[in-house]
Amino acid sequence: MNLAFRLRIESTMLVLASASPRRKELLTQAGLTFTVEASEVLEDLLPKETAADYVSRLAEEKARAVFERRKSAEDDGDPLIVLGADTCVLSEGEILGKPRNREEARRMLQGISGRTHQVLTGIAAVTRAGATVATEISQVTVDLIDPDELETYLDTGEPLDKAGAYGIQGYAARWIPRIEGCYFNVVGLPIARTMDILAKANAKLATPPHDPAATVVVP
Ligand SMILES: Cc1cn([C@H]2C[C@H](O)[C@@H](COP(=O)(O)OP(=O)(O)OP(=O)(O)O)O2)c(=O)[nH]c1=O
Repeated sequence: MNLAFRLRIESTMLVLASASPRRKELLTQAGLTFTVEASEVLEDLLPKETAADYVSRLAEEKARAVFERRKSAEDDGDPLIVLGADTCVLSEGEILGKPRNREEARRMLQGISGRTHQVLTGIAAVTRAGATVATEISQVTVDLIDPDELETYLDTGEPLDKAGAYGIQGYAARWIPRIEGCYFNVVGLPIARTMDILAKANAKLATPPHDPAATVVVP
């Protein structure tokens, strides 16, 4: 990230539209200063929606919800960028979000045990110039999970607030010998890709398109 970009981002008001402690921690560790404002969006899957479209749509909805609430603040001259993200697991063709209860968490973990699945995180940066979105995909290989260890893991409560009912950054790391792609993407925020999206969103602020509602998908 070049100095000019960093200075421009720091002169921009950055808001993280998330209640995820992991996302806040990752963005802080990346050296960005920002405020946090969670937003609730319906996480229902649309008919025939792919996992990639699902997470990028939800990321944009989260960011847009906070942007609409905050955009009056932009009148203070600080250009506002709101960052949203959404993570899901795609295992054997099934999209897994956060489990609703222990039973669903157990079923999810049994489903990923001994298999390789994908973790997808959609990221969206919304400004007055529109939305810049992207989806990052990582491949995660899981060893066979011993049933007793699975119950011990469920007892920790860790599975309940995580897509696919596991956190690679915690107890479940013992079952994950290999991932291909970005580790931070699995945790919930692909930092390098996020910096790229923020740079593109910030650049668009200088030359906004004609349609502020426009969404630009970054390949
Ligand atoms: C796969 C995986 C997911 N997760 C977490 C990241 C996300 O917080 C969560 C996926 O749920 P999300 O709905 O993406 O995010 P969230 O509800 O936690 O927060 P918000 O919507 O307010 O941004 O799963 C891990 O922490 N570790 C992992 O290994």
